[in-house]
Amino acid sequence: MSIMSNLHRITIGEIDYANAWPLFKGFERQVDGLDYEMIARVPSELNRLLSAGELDISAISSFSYGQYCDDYVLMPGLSVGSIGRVHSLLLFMKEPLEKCKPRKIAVTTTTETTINLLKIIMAMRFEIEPEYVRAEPDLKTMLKDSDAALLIGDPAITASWHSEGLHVLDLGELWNNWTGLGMAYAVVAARRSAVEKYEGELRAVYEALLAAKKHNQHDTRPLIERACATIGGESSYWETYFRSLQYDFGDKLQAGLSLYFRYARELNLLSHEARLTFYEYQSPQRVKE
Ligand SMILES: C=C(O[C@@H]1C=C(C(=O)O)C=C[C@H]1O)C(=O)O
Repeated sequence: MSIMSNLHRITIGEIDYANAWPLFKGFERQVDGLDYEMIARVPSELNRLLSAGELDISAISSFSYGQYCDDYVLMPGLSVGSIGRVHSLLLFMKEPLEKCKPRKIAVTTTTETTINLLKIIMAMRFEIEPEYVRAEPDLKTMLKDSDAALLIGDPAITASWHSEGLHVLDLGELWNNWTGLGMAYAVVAARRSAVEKYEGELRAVYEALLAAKKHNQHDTRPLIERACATIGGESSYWETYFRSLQYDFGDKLQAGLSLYFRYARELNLLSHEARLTFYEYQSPQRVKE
């Protein structure tokens, strides 16, 4: 019997920012004979599609995993995270925090993890509770009637190249200085129901993602060239960017994410406790035994 059901096209969600390229670029070269569709969107949209069952497996905001953890499993060894500076989760402030606490912060509509990370840091570390308003990711418009603006992904990077006169805080650095831990901002999660129904296909997707990541980590040059050509900036910038991001969901990232979920629960940002439950990978050989 074939391990592939061939009746269902597997739907995979890919984050439409450079930060996720090392997990997804070249995926197609790692799969053979799998019927799948790759859908690239901003994180908030992928969060919605996976929770609605319109995707089988996706990179999503780790906060969204916390919200739906009973329905999802985490794919081991896959993340977008950092231990310290992340470079693309940035709070742009008109005044430095030491001088003036922001009263109103405009937040990009694309985030779920980082807005809650910001709320946690503001409430628990700086003991302030500003008003948060959602806005399209455009720095100038966001700062028109807010004291600060939170951007993520490529728009945060390009805004950081033109941020003269603003005070910029890196959320990964703030979190690491405060907790000593790393953080996984995005995880790859599969719907439990999809793992049960399409066991062979999901295993093939997982193996291909691991292989694509390994290949991209080994040779970041094509990603750096692509970033320079499509987003702009210097190759040295992108080299540092891809080198400082953490794609392996290691212990420090898991510990950071667990603490983040605990704080999110304490502040009622999450309505329940969220645990990290991982997909149990079995190689095809072991399955046959
Ligand atoms: C590092 C990043 O991590 C991201 C932040 C996310 C969020 O805040 O919800 C979701 C996915 C990741 O793309 C980034 O966007 O720059």
